[in-house]
Amino acid sequence: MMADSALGLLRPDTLDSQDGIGVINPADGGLIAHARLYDIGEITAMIEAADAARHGWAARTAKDRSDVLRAWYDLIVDHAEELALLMTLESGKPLAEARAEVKYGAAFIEWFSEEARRAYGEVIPSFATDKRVLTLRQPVGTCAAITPWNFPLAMITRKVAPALAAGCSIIVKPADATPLSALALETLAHRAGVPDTLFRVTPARNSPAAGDLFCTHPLVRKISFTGSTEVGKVIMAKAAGQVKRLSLELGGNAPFIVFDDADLDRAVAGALASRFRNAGQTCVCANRFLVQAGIHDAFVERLAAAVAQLRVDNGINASSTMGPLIDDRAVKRVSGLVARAIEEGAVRVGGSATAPEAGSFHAPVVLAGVTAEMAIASQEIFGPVAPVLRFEDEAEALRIANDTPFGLAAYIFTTDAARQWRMMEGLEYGMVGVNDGLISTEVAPFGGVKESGFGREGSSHGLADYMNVKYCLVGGL
Ligand SMILES: NC(=O)c1ccc[n+]([C@@H]2O[C@H](COP(=O)([O-])OP(=O)(O)OC[C@H]3O[C@@H](n4cnc5c(N)ncnc54)[C@H](O)[C@@H]3O)[C@@H](O)[C@H]2O)c1
Ligand SMILES: O=CCCC(=O)O
Repeated sequence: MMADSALGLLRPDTLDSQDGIGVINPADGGLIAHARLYDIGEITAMIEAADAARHGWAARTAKDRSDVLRAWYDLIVDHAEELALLMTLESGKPLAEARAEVKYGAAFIEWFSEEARRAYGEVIPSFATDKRVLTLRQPVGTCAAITPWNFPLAMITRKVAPALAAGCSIIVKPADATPLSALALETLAHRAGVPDTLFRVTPARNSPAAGDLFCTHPLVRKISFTGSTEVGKVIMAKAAGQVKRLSLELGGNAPFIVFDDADLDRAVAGALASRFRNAGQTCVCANRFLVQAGIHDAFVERLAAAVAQLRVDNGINASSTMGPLIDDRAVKRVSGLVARAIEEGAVRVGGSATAPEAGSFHAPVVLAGVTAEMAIASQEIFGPVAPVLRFEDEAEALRIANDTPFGLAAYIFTTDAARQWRMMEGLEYGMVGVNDGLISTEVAPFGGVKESGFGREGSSHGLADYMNVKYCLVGGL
């Protein structure tokens, strides 16, 4: 019944039990609904209609676009419970986390409704008395976005809101596992006054083919991709054919560094929030814990005790603090990494919270005795496992932390202000959390360096990602 009221947010034509994809609840394997899938011809038509719609949208005043975005934000807030329920059902995350994601995702729409009115150009002091130098900021045009399943709502709003604020049109292909919250967002946007063809959500019959279409259709001027580094590289290579503008928000291998002088309570609370949020399936999750020798044993003991308190259960149950992984394949991959680490000498610490037998659950795990060479310390785990490595001094911590092709987020826990600055400056990452395990907010620029990608989402930089800077010279004055 509850699911029916949440599914009521979707347009009936986006649900299709004959030919659509079955959306499965990872907590119990149950079927939630069938989402209609679009083929390449239909997605091509959407791109062309979006491109036709964008000129009228861009010609409207910034205030007008801002008001429509604000109305979309208000509708999301009004329907927060249904959206959270859809997300819990299709992604498995506990309801409390799904509610937090609705707030977080909506905050990008509110933020960019305000930023829409501040897309200022510049008048630059001229190099000649009879000439003036200025810049205009203009929308990049029709955009395409490809999004993952781990944050099915927020990964969409932080692309669509700045695109619409800038005056662009945008087509979003959501992850195959989580089309429902994306489709609900689309309905609410249209109800708020976003023109129907300007923003479309298109679950695709063939995701790689849809990606190819975005990379090769001449009307698509920009692609914003959030997902794995592996697929990001494919898109980057294909988009090179038309030199398309790109934002790539890719995978990470975040170090979480605890120094001897850290506040231990803060470090353990930060570790729990950073590593076990969304069952460890977060791109900015702490992926490896580097802990200085003097605090190592106390940290491991306290972390293991806190992890044993996690309530692993179907996210729909109010007592659940950790839900399932997205599917059985993910469970197999994560348990394989844990088994291999133990074979290589890592030790499982503490009792573990138990996980339900049915559904795609994986119990949370703390591993000590991990070394930088082990696969568990060099790959993105994307699961509820905390591998702990011991280090002796700051130089060693920095060397291990930077010794990775990834560069998304890093965390340090230290009360020494000078060390905080040395580490903030020395870490080769797009984002650094100091004495805090949760860094995500719409007001800050979210994004990586190295193989974690480029482009920034949130903040004023997030709007700039959807605008071109045009330099104009006025002579003969
Ligand atoms: N940096 C960030 O902001 C950020 C945020 C969330 C997730 N992620 C990353 O996403 C990954 C987990 O998400 P995932 O498993 O959905 O990633 P994924 O790369 O498998 O899929 C992401 C999206 O790409 C689509 N896709 C898959 N193959 C494609 C292809 N060949 N061409 C075009 N599209 C294709 C998928 O259908 C999905 O919509 C992790 O690596 C995580 O770190 C990064
Ligand atoms: O998974 C990556 C995005 C999570 C976040 O925005 O905090």
